[in-house]
Amino acid sequence: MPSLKEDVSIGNLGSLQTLPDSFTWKFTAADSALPLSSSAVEESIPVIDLSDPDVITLIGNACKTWGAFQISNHGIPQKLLNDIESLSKTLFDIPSEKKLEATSSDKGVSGYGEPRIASFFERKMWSEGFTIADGSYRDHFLTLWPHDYTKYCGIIEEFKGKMENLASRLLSWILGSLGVTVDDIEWAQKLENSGSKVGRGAIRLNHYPVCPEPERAMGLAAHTDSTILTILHQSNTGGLQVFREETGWVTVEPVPGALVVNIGDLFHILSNGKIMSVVHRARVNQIRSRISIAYLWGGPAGDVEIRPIPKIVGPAESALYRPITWNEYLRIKYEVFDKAFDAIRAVNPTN
Ligand SMILES: C=C1C[C@]23C[C@@]1(O)CC[C@H]2[C@@]12CCC[C@@](C)(C(=O)O1)[C@H]2[C@@H]3C(=O)O
Ligand SMILES: O=C(O)CCC(=O)C(=O)O
Ligand SMILES: [Fe+2]
Repeated sequence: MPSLKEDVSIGNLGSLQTLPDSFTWKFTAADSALPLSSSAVEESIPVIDLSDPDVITLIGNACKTWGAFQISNHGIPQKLLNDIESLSKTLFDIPSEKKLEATSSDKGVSGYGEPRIASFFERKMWSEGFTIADGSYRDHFLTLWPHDYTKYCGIIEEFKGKMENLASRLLSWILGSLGVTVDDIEWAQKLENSGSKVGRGAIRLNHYPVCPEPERAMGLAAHTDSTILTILHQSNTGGLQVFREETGWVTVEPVPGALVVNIGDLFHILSNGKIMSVVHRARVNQIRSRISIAYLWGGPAGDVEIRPIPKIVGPAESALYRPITWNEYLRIKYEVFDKAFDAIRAVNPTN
């Protein structure tokens, strides 16, 4: 009998009653970790109130221990989070054939489709998404919503502006915890002086439909983000897990109104390895579909090079990585994936 698996489209996973072969993952005991919403919540990333006078210390500890934390009192209006979540729901509710008309022409550029990391895994992930990496998302929105196009583009632009601002504030605090300031990074000063208008960020709308066999499926496979940092809004359904050597996989339970912050690869480079980028993934469930919205902040636009901050490297250490632009880093990451740090290690380390 011919296998049905090739006919499965990511656009209508939620309607499937069985898990197709191509979507089944093998989990080892260590891999499957702590089940969702059980003991996994006993130890998890901290929730940090950004108005806390000790914010720098709290953020610094969270970065060193987990590479991730949740934030409250972040200043992003709840209405904007609700609006972008309902925009995402509306988008993923569109019939599959129509969504496919908005497919990204090239991996990593704006449009509908699988996550960019998909090509590094043999098995398919139980999710669909829409990436907003440049202005071409507007053409796709026009295809999807000829009438509500302006309204939806407005939500995206407002979200982008506010998130970029928050990302900049977080950068200052994390740098503060490492004993440096934005004045120690030339491009970061420019970002601050310009009210953060020269930065570069992508948005990924993720949808994880209900799954007939969640224990054998993977929503989004383990990865680190290539970014400086990522700010994530998750709907009230959990699924995000972060990995910590000492603990294994740990679930990040949604806290109403809070956002999740993940340290990305470029921060690892900036900190000369003092802070790790956090390995994370998304699991799925049988009862409720889940939406998450990631703001992936790549720092400076253009050909600005990211390098280990000299003041962090100090006289006694060597810079572990060579200078690199975000575009170049993305190119390397999507050639060698989890070997990207090895590929950019400084040949003759200097300080
Ligand atoms: C700017 C980017 C970061 C990203 C790759 C991309 O070119 C656009 C999509 C981003 C995203 C979102 C989901 C998870 C992720 C690992 C992926 O597959 O696509 C990230 C990428 C990344 O951080 O490398
Ligand atoms: O859906 C999630 O919780 C994780 C999403 C994510 O890791 C990403 O978009 O980079
Ligand atoms: Fe991620």
